[in-house]
Amino acid sequence: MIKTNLALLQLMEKLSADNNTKGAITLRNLSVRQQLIQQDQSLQHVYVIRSGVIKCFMTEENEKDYILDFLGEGELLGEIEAIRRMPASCTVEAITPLTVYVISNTQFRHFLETVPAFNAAIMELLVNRVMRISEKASRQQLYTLAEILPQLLHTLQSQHITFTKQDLSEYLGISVRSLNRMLKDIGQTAI
Ligand SMILES: Nc1ncnc2c1ncn2[C@@H]1O[C@@H]2COP(=O)(O)O[C@H]2[C@H]1O
Repeated sequence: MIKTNLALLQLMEKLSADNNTKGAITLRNLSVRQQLIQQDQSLQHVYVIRSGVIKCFMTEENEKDYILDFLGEGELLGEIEAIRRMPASCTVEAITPLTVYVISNTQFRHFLETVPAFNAAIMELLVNRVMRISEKASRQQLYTLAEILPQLLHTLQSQHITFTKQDLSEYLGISVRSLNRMLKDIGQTAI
């Protein structure tokens, strides 16, 4: 359930240790529930998660939040502005203590143009992200929530991270009340 990208993580470790590139990369720490990016904000930096987990969510006009994904080590954040020059598509919030590598948009574009391994890692990450979004959409169309929920709970148990019922219901696009009812139906009241 939590997506990671160890290839990009290793590359960032290498770039931040290399004398030629380390000056262009800084680190930032965030605490639980602190927001790294706010939806519609204009961003000057791109981030790669060094450690910790975030949730990214969209707030719709009816003020409901929909969680797009949970992302961990090596995942890229904030690239939309750097690549498409558009404001942030969603909000990114830490759900565990978080450390991110910080790169300016200009430097991010420079790495894309001059470091082939960086370019390849970003391309692969973005392709994987499209596939993951498609898989989630297809799962939600083809299976009932009653079928999806036990699988999700099983995955959660192996993550060693506490997800709130609010997070889980926003990931599934249902109310906490509906989630509680479904948990009761499958004989599970806590997560
Ligand atoms: N569906 C998604 N899956 C994973 N990450 C996403 C998704 N949508 C947005 N993001 C990330 O959240 C970030 C919010 O700021 P940006 O739109 O600049 O860039 C976005 C991506 O890095």
